[in-house]
Amino acid sequence: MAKKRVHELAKELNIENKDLINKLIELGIQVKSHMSALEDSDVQKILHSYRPPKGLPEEKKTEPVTKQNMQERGRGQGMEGKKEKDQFFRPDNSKGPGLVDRVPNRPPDRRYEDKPKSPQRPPRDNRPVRTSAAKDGGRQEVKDTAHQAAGHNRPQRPPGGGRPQGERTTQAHHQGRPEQRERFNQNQVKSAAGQQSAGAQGRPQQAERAGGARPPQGDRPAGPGKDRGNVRPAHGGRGGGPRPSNPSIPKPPEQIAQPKPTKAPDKTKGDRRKNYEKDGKWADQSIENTKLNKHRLQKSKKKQEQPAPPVIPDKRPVQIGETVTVQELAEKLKKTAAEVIKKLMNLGVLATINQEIDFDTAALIAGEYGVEAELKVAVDKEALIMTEPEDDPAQLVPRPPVVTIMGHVDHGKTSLLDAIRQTNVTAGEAGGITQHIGAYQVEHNGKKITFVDTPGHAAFTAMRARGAQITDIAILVVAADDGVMPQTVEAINHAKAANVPIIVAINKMDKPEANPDKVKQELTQHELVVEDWGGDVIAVPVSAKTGMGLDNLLEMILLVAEVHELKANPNRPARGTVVEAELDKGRGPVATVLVQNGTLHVGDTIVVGHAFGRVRAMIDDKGRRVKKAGPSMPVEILGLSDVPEAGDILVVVEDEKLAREVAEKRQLRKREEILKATAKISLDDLFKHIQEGQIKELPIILKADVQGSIEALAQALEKLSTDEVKVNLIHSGVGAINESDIMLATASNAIVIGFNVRPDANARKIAEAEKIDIHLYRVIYEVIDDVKKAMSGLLDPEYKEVIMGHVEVRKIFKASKIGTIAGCYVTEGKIVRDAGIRLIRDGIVIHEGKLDSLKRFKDDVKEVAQGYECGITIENFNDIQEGDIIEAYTVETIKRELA
Ligand SMILES: Nc1nc2c(ncn2[C@@H]2O[C@H](COP(=O)(O)OP(=O)(O)OP(=O)(O)O)[C@@H](O)[C@H]2O)c(=O)[nH]1
Repeated sequence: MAKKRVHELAKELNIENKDLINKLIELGIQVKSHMSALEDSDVQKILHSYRPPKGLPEEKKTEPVTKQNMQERGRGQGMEGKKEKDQFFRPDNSKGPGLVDRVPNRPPDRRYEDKPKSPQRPPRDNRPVRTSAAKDGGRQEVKDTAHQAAGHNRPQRPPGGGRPQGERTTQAHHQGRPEQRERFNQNQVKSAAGQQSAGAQGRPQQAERAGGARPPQGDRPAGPGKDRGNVRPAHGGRGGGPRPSNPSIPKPPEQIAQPKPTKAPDKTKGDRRKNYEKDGKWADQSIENTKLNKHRLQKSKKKQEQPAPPVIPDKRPVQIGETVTVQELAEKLKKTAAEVIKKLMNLGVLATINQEIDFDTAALIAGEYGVEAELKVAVDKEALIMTEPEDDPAQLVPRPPVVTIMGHVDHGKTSLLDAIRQTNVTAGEAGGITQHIGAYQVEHNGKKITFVDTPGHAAFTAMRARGAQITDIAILVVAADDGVMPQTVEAINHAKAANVPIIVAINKMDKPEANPDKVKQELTQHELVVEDWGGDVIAVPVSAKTGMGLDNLLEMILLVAEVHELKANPNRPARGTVVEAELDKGRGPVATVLVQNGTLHVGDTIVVGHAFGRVRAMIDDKGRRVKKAGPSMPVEILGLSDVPEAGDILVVVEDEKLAREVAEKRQLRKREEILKATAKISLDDLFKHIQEGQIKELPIILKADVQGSIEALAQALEKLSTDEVKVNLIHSGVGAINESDIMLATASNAIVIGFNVRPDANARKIAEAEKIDIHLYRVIYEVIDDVKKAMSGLLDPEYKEVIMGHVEVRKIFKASKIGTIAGCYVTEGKIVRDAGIRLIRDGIVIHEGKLDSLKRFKDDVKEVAQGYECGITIENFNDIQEGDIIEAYTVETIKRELA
């Protein structure tokens, strides 16, 4: 007889190959695969391990009992509907493994069927085991049991010993769950009843098979017993030992869920439950949930029972900064502010809740409460973001050199920059509109060079003074026809101080009077010895006019750059310097930034001086939108909160909150510095300040009725700048002078000029309190004249305007003979018949003139005081509207003070 192979035996035993192999290994029989042939003795061994040796009394009993059991089960599921039953008891179903898993809804009752029944257990009668858990099926079960006892036949399982897989699987899955155990017990009873007629059931081997002969199921482990991984291990395990009514079996879920005994049983719920139980999963979930609830309930009960733990004072030291407010300290010490204030009073310190106390005092108070105070050194976030991380040399790549052109006036700096820009636009860029953004890039022999567009050493040094050095190479332009001049020398000194290599461009070589040798000779006097003369300074003869020598100049720039090994790491957050910045009417603050290291991306969060924001858009020097800018690339950036200053350093930060924090801190510091440095200025004492050298700049805030006036005035005012004082228009806008204008004037010590506009009531009050000088005009030349005179010390006002009061127009009456009569109410001060008046609408002066009439009821009056109504007509003016404000003023003559 041919030897049996593993897979054949497995088939015979109706188990999986894998399971059989595992079993074989367990029994010490070595097999390689399911194709391995088995010795007869091994086959016997394995058969014995699965089935008891023939002849044992149980053997005979077992099979019929199982069958009987099946019938029992079938009956037990009477409530589940015929369809499901049929599915499970169809002959085909019994043949191969895996079917059960293809059955969508497993009847839960089957889960318990294979529970081994203790052979010792005395058969118990059909006791009424229905618990509340069995509300649904239980009744049926009892009925069915009786039914069966009465001799009803169920469809028989086909011969062959194959048992419906479902029961095995479900048993393996669900054994050990409370409900199931309960049901199991019921089944025990039922089986016991059945046993009387059909013999014993529940051999341990059945359980073994149930566990071992599990059908394959997706990716679940198929090994014996493993498939129970997701359920609580059944007691008795695979051995399936006898399990009589276990005292530790948890109560059925309904009993568990009894904490709400008062609630009447919910029929709907019961029904739903029935539905759930058609699906094993659902029923299980509900059980799990109930268990969870019970667990929670027990936990909370325990909690309630436990006495409250004694409060142990928190002796951990509290962290306190150099100063702390009383409120904060109280919070840290977990005390009320009043308690802390009391303690402070005991120490002789009178403090309010928001008052700051120093660390030492705070530590004393903390000590009073037995808490140690630790000084928390504030992290300097600004220093943190400004610290430049060191680059890994492996990450460094060559970057384009950044070049600044310097030289004496009219030696051709601008012409040279323009000539280079125009002649070195790469083919792809030709036709692109080049725009002056403060710096631009050209390409020469496939290599890029960045030129800073602001020629002259002043800008270079101003930037350097701010700690920003962007220039790698300085081009010193010396006109060949003029030679070294004073500013040439200055430029040399500036470049040397900055330790920047110099390339001399001897310009205007096209001119007949050009004398490069004279230039070279003069340079030697300033320690610049050109190569021709044995030195190391490169000198290139060029002509911005003809373009001669420009290529050579660019070549030399690249050569010097190469020698200096200019490198950067493009793979890190960007760091750059502002070359230029302005407030664009449509685009908001715009800054040209030269990226010096890393790569700047659209969307990056940045801090630039006292401004911060996210890069909304980037535009290159050709006017194209770009998404990123690498080292040495100049780009215009949009999206800043404010206009930064040239020389401000740009850093990319991770966190917008940090960016805002640092920028705001810088703003505050700047304001404080301004306030500290200068006393308030006004046009009246401007000259005095100028003479004393106290101010070098006249900040002006300009408000006007229309944009056109602002532009005209701004231009005119800026032209007034002298060498001593620069007129700086720090803010301008259309509309009334408001509180924020005054606040800005306070912060930056500016004078406020209103052209055809007036300050609103709030602004006036604050200006008075802050002693801010507001100058109101209706004629442009008067503005210019006053500022000019003030700057030159000629302004010595003899007259001063005094506001008498304000009147609000509340009603308009039209009289054909008189014109428009305004029914008014005096809101502030008084109105006097002879006063000068201004008609103000939305903060803008509509008319300035005199009153025609002032009446109280029908009587002409000289003046009307605050809180009274009056009728007003204005001389030669009828366009009065409700809501207009009439301002009454008088001009007082003031005595000149003798200097
Ligand atoms: N013939 C000739 N004239 C030149 C050349 N380069 C500049 N110029 C002229 O020199 C004058 C001054 O040139 P700019 O380019 O304005 O000189 P700059 O150094 O920028 O002058 P500032 O901006 O005032 O400092 C202009 O009239 C130019 O046309 C050149 O190579 N040849």
